[in-house]
Amino acid sequence: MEDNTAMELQFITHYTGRYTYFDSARMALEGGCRWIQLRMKEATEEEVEKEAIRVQDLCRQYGATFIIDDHVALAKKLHADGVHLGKKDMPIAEARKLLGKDFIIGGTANTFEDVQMHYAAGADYIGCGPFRFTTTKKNLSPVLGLEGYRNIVSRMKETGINLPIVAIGGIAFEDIPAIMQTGVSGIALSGSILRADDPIAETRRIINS
Ligand SMILES: Cc1ncc(COP(=O)(O)OP(=O)(O)O)c(N)n1
Ligand SMILES: Cc1ncsc1CCOP(=O)(O)O
Ligand SMILES: [Mg+2]
Repeated sequence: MEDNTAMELQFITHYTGRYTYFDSARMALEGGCRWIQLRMKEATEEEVEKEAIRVQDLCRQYGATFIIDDHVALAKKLHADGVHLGKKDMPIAEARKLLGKDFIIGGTANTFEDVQMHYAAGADYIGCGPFRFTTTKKNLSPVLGLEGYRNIVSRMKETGINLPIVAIGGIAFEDIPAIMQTGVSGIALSGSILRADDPIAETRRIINS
């Protein structure tokens, strides 16, 4: 991955009664976010594919990176920029074999050992969390807080693991400076943007902070 600025804010879609997945991605893009992850947990494969085609086209118009959560075969079929995989998803090494080196593969970590494992398997970045409790994801891993990120970042330095770490989970605008101070590379947000009165303005506020 060459452009680390694109990584600083990732917007993750989430079902709300208020906006479609497409509209939520559009608002984040309009607010200046250049990294969208399409995450549709309760949807069928067909629904994900239909929405992915539209969101991918929109991301292309904005020059944004387009990542699909969980669905490796779909990412390959649509030539998405990449895929994000957690512990219950396809193993990263297997996804790398299927996708080759040109796709971005992100992996979820809650501990330094998770980071080590994803690094060895060939991940391009780590989604590390949760920072605090969130209702956006079920079966959350233990909350990391600032100390958790400091610890993981320092152990990565000690062991020479150089991978972008993206903090995720329950993060609000006010948390961002302190989280970035821990040495992580970026932030992934869903709820704080989707719950804002004006998601475009909220994205812009975050991008300009
Ligand atoms: C950037 C980022 N980090 C973590 C996750 C969580 O992925 P996963 O553990 O597979 O859980 P689901 O998102 O599939 O519920 C993510 N999606 N993005
Ligand atoms: C996908 C995911 N993985 C860990 S927390 C989370 C959801 C983050 O969403 P929010 O910003 O709404 O807490
Ligand atoms: Mg997953």
